[in-house]
Amino acid sequence: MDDLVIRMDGVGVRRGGNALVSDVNWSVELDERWVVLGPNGAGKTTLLKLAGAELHPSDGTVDVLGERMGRTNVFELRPRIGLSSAALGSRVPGDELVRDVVVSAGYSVLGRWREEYDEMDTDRATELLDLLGVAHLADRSFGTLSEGERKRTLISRALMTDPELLLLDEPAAGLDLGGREDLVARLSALAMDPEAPASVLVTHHVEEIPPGFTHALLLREGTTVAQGLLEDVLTEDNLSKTFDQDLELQRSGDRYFARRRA
Ligand SMILES: Nc1ncnc2c1ncn2[C@@H]1O[C@H](COP(=O)(O)OP(=O)(O)OP(=O)(O)O)[C@@H](O)[C@H]1O
Repeated sequence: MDDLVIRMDGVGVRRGGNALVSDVNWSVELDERWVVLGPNGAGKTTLLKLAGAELHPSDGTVDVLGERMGRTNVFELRPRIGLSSAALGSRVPGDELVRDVVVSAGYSVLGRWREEYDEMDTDRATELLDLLGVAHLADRSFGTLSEGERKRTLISRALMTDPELLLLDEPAAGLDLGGREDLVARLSALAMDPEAPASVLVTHHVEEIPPGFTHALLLREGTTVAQGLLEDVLTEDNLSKTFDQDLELQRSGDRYFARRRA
């Protein structure tokens, strides 16, 4: 059981009589890279919040990095998890320097840009910004960045603490075609690095699945349509059920493309 990074058994989240997710049974192992795919409102972010120890289930059990939600101190657990999301981005003060957005992750703070940081941490932050292709922006303030540059900065931040679990919520949303392709390539390199943490990437689009991702969970209206190895799960039938449309799925090399059947 030691290799399980996430384990959810019979998990449900209810709010005001509505089920945001229900009866989710899901495990993520150390060397796996998962894509969570589904339409708007399917419950993807809810699932990611459960995995990120930001939300407790209403039903069932959630174990993250061997710790049972509800029985563990989430403040000790969260630094072991790297999270990048639009919600986190919106909490970064506009005048915080890009390098500090990254380096401050090691101190579990946001927006304390005058803090003195260790030189080793600053070097590490620069290295991660370089990995994501935005090292040249290290001295810019976060508020002046484009959407794509912000996304890359937040992913660098998510990696700063050498997390055991990396959670990426729609990392390519809002990027132009070139930006998306570049990010997919960088996330693919990360996915193929055996040293990289177990990862979960949430997206609406099969085009955004980075090569090297191994598994998929398809979610519709809070329930799992299919889950398992990417090539088994990503079929026209499953995708059509997930998005409630008759979809055509194409695979070109290690990338996927989908559109509505004419
Ligand atoms: N606090 C809440 N109270 C009631 N309903 C909620 C609450 N939070 C989320 N929801 C609803 O739960 C459903 C799932 O939300 P969630 O954000 O997990 O979906 P998602 O798959 O990430 O969607 P998107 O792709 O649009 O970001 C949505 O219908 C949303 O409106």
